[in-house]
Amino acid sequence: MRIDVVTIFPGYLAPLREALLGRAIAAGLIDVRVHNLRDWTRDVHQAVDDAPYGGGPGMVMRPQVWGEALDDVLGDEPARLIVPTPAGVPFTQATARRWKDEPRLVFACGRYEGIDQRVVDEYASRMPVEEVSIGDYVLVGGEVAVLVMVEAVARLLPGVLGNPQSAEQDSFSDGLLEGPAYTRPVVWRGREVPAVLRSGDHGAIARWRRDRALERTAKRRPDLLAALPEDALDQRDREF
Ligand SMILES: COc1cccc(Cn2ccc3ccc(-c4cc(N)[nH]n4)cc32)c1
Repeated sequence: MRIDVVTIFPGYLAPLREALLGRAIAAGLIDVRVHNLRDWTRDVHQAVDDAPYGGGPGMVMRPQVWGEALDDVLGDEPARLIVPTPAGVPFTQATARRWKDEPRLVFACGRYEGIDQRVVDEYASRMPVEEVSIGDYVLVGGEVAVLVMVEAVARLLPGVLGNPQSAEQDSFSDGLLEGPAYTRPVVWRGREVPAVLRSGDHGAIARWRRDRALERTAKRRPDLLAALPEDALDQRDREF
């Protein structure tokens, strides 16, 4: 997969080069290219923003610079353009699973109050464009959202995670939240690991883990429980 990121703060994307993701990039599993939007400005001030038509607080990013940059970065290679915004469709694990098979993702990181809408309209006329939110809170720009989405997608790519089973069995894969996890020592500050996890009874362990996941989901995310398909819960599950 090739990933391009266009931003006025390239340094914000440096964490992609660290740790697991950094190793996957170094191994050529992912080709990540970060571009500075200001490289496509033509004025001495390298202006990328202007006052909003219709008034209102803050500034909006100008369409011309974005058009020059995206035309250049996109070239003739087909891609999916992703624009982070608080006003976007929620990014979920299902989104990450859908994007993991894409040959190329291009992320447009806005700042200020966002990017002139005509940029999205222009590229949506010739390619898939998704305006996406990573949560119901407002960031200062799209870069952190891109870090989140790139990590969520990259970990699903073959060879990126040491243990591919983690991606298949992680939270949300069965629609439930992950239950509690434990490791050594057996007792820590007087708190003991649940005995069932040390019993060697894999059936009992699987049931215990599902019960804890159901309990946690019912308590913290009843919306996920309500969204499960009819046949996802058996009679025993419904006790939570
Ligand atoms: C566009 O409307 C905006 C209104 C007020 C502030 C901002 C700031 N801002 C600029 C670009 C940008 C990109 C993404 C996000 C963002 C995404 C999520 N989930 N939260 N915040 C925020 C961004 C934008």
